[in-house]
Amino acid sequence: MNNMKKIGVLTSGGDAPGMNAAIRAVVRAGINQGLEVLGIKKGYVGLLEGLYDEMTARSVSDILHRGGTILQSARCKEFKTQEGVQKAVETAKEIGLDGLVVIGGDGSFRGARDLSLAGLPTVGIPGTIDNDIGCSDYTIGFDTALNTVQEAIDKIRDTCRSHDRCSVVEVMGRDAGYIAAYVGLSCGAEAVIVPEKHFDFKKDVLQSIAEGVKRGKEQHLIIVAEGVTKDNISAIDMAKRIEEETGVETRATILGHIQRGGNPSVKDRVVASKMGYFAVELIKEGIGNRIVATKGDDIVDYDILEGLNMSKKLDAELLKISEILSM
Ligand SMILES: Nc1ncnc2c1ncn2[C@@H]1O[C@H](COP(=O)(O)OP(=O)(O)OP(=O)(O)O)[C@@H](O)[C@H]1O
Ligand SMILES: O=P(O)(O)OC[C@H]1O[C@](O)(CO)[C@@H](O)[C@@H]1O
Ligand SMILES: [Mg+2]
Repeated sequence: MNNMKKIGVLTSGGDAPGMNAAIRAVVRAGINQGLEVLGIKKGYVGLLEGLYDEMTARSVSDILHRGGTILQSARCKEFKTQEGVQKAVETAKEIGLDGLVVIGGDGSFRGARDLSLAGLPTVGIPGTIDNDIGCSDYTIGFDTALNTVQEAIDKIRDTCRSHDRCSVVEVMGRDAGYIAAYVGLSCGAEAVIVPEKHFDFKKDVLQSIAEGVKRGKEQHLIIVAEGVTKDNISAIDMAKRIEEETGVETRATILGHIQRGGNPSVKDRVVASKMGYFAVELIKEGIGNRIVATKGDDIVDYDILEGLNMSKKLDAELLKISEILSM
């Protein structure tokens, strides 16, 4: 018989808009099922150190629309060790947790799998602006980040146009080009450089700009995903090379953490609320070691290991259409 009485919820890894909506959903759906819910603070750090708040329906009032995470988040090295996981399971026992919901990215899910294997049933909810969870079409925070990036690039375009310049804009995505590919199309970029696709700087950027100039193009936008710049040429060096080799005055902008903040979009609030509710449906039955995910518009779930081994492809059409339309 399932004796689930008390569950915890935590946010881990980089924060993402919509995490608060997911926390609210877990807390209220849990209370609705007669469960006690603890809000574990600062991700796995809080689980190691026993930092938590007892949550009530009121402790998640007025957070649905706010960015960041009221529980705070962390990247916790100690938890990655076997001793760390053991210590976390012991703390969970001490504070009486029967199950846990972890809202975070792939790293956080590896931790969730370790906890499940060590005896604490744990369910993961994908929350990351990178949209880089292979088993889920969508991750909480992606849509809001896209809108933030788009708004910033629209502003960069205004000044670009006034000065007949080229802009190189670096967007987030540790190893993934989803943000770059989507805003590349929505902002009319001339070149979109992502880690998933080989690029030839000379042909795809320099030559494209030079040919554009010949066709009368006066402003240029190059979008590059962070995942490319860390192993290759930086956005700043790209800008220098473009200016030197094409003669077009060029500036680089690294958008940085502005992309992680802000009020979540409708999509992020709705997906987060559905996923939080769904996670409680699993954990209340004592079902752990699962990742909640989206498949099209449906909410589904996978075994964590199976989910982590799944992969999804960046839609190559996005890049192709961007290139054709940027003439
Ligand atoms: N292989 C692993 N095994 C156990 N725990 C892990 C592992 N990888 C990461 N973690 C734990 O999860 C935390 C968050 O992981 P990570 O920093 O990779 O972020 P994430 O969850 O992938 O989110 P994002 O990439 O969006 O920032 C780590 O600080 C660590 O405590
Ligand atoms: O805020 P931090 O720890 O520097 O992490 C930045 C990383 O986190 C992400 O924003 C994902 O959460 C990545 O896009 C980026 O590479
Ligand atoms: Mg990650």
